[in-house]
Amino acid sequence: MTQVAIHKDFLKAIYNIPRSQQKKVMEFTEKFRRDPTQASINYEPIHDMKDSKVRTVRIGLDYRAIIIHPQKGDVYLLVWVDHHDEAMRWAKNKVFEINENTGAIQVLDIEYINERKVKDVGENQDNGYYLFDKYSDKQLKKIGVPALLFPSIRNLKTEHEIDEISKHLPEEAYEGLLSLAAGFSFDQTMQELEYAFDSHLIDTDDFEKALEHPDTKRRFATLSSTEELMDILDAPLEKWRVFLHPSQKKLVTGEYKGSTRVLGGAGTGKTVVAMHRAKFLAEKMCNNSSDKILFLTFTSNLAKVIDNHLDSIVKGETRNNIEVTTVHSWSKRLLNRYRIYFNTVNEDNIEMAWREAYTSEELGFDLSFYKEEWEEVVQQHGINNVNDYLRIPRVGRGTRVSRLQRSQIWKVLEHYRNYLDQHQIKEWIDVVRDARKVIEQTNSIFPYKAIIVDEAQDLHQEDYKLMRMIVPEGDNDLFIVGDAHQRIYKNKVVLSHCGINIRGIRSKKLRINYRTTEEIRRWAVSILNGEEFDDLDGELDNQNGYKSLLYGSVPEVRHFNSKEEELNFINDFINTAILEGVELSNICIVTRSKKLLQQVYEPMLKNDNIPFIYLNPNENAYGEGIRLGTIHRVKGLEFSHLIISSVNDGIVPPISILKRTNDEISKNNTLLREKSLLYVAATRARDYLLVTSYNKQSELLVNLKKII
Ligand SMILES: Nc1ncnc2c1ncn2[C@@H]1O[C@H](COP(=O)(O)OP(=O)(O)OP(=O)(O)O)[C@@H](O)[C@H]1O
Repeated sequence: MTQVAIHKDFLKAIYNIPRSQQKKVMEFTEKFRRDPTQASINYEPIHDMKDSKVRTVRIGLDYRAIIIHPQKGDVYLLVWVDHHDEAMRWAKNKVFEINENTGAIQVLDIEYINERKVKDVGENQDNGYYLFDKYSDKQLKKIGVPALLFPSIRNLKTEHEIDEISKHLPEEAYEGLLSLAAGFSFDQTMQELEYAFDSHLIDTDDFEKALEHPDTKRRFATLSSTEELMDILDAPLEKWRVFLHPSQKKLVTGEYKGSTRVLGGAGTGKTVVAMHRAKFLAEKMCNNSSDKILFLTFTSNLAKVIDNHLDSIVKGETRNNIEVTTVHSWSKRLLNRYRIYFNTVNEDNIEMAWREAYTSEELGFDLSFYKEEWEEVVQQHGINNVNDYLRIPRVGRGTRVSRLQRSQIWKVLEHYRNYLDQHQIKEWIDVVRDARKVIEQTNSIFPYKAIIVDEAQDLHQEDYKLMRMIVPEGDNDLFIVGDAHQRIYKNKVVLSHCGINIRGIRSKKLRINYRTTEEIRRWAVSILNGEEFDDLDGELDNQNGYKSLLYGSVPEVRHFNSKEEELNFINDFINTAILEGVELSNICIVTRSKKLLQQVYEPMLKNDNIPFIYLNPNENAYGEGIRLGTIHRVKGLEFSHLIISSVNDGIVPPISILKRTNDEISKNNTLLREKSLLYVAATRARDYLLVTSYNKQSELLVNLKKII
């Protein structure tokens, strides 16, 4: 059967040609996809090509598509399109080969390889230490380095030099080399690369088979339907929709006995994997329209974003099999279905409740003490009577209290609870708890075949206990992705305490950052230096081995003497970006509080006639305008240009929050959360990150300067 595939660079090439010409290229692509052997497609072999498999096809008068058609099998690969001369130049020195050690199709630039060979003669005089001296040719070949590239590789001395030649390396070879350079052993590196191929069985002429290889699939998409092609062509830059990394693909299509947890730093494609997994499970497990895969996340704006993205990767009936929501909305809906109606807490009603309750205070503790006691002891353990409160170990609390004091503290807490009950107000944690009670009482059975959880670090253990009830233990039951480094709410979970057993399964981690440049990633990670983070199951996680594949400018951290100077600088930054053609929706100003946006940055934009749009919790932001959002709001999103502004002392962390507590443990936890907030904010930037402050700089930035 004829096999047609397109290379991901072909999408880049389409995007680079003028819009007026794109239609013709797309029409050609569809014709080619339907039947590359049809008589109206005229393949012209060209002379002077390094690879005899290269053919070209005219598109209109000016454009040429580059196609690879190997002798054996019935395979056609569409790899590039450009103006006639440029297309020829591009193709002239490329070879398209099946790697004899891995079996993947690789694209090599012979011009570069020859250039290196000439240079190497001189460079090799130096007998200094080379990065890969201790690895044999055989080992390098096994990680996918083509033998032709050895002269380049053998001369590398630093990680930075690997980065410099990265665009000439097949992705798997690049990642393998980085892994070895980072100190991972050869075996660990092979494991990371997920290789399980027997080189004896590799036929370097069998392109049909090679198209099935996971590393081939990083760069070639096999096209089986017009819809599939149109989807790809519709959004050529959204490569994640088609070209998954083998480690991502393996997680998406894995068969797991029980629950799975996937960790990974910011931008490593956790949400992408979770969405593809939802699609995979819906296709596999849902037999009719009522069967569902439940996709849960923490905030409603993220649920909206995911809902939208899913529309672009899952079509037809299968899309209806995936329900995306938050644990809170799901629980509220369930209770409402049982005619249990209530208000949920908001800033106003909760303050009122606490003020009322605090009137019974007798011990001289401030209100923040009670609020924390409530959250971290009472709600954390689901305590609803004084006896349990007297007995519970107050782990994580820094202020010691006697038994007698406890019974007096309880009066305030009970008062608070009574106020909520009388006014039919529920905290979200109680909404979730009540949902569990209803399920227990009614023995409800749900249509959910599996649950996918994104932003898992921010969900409460009550949320997980609820999930355990919705989907009983079984194969592929829960697929949980998260990263404790990005925990910005107070919740902390140990999955095994919630009946979710992921132990014994090899840790699953995503390490390649697709979003930010390496420079931004490093800066962001340095914010968290010296802190410890958990793996959502009671053990420690780390950021070892993470890497961005993109490079760019170093984040700009600017401190100003006054607010006016800061505003002027930001204004210039935005106007320069606009002049460079950056879309307004790709620029975002982030602050610690919404008030700051409204009072400082909104007037600045109005003054300069720059349109802006606030990122809201309950809707996706559409339309022309710079985005304005708090750090909490930009979680899960990304922008090419990001400005984190007013990173001042007293604002990050907010003085009101620091003052709120006298408890040392609480203070440290608050500081940690603030660091994570800054980390989350910084990792939303794809290309440019500007961090500004005025008057006095936040201690988080001051400390950072010492670290880098
Ligand atoms: N295989 C891939 N190829 C190309 N781009 C990818 C791939 N996987 C993910 N991306 C892109 O990387 C970016 C980050 O992906 P995603 O949001 O899934 O990461 P994440 O780990 O959930 O991030 P965070 O935890 O920071 O919110 C997105 O722009 C996504 O489209």
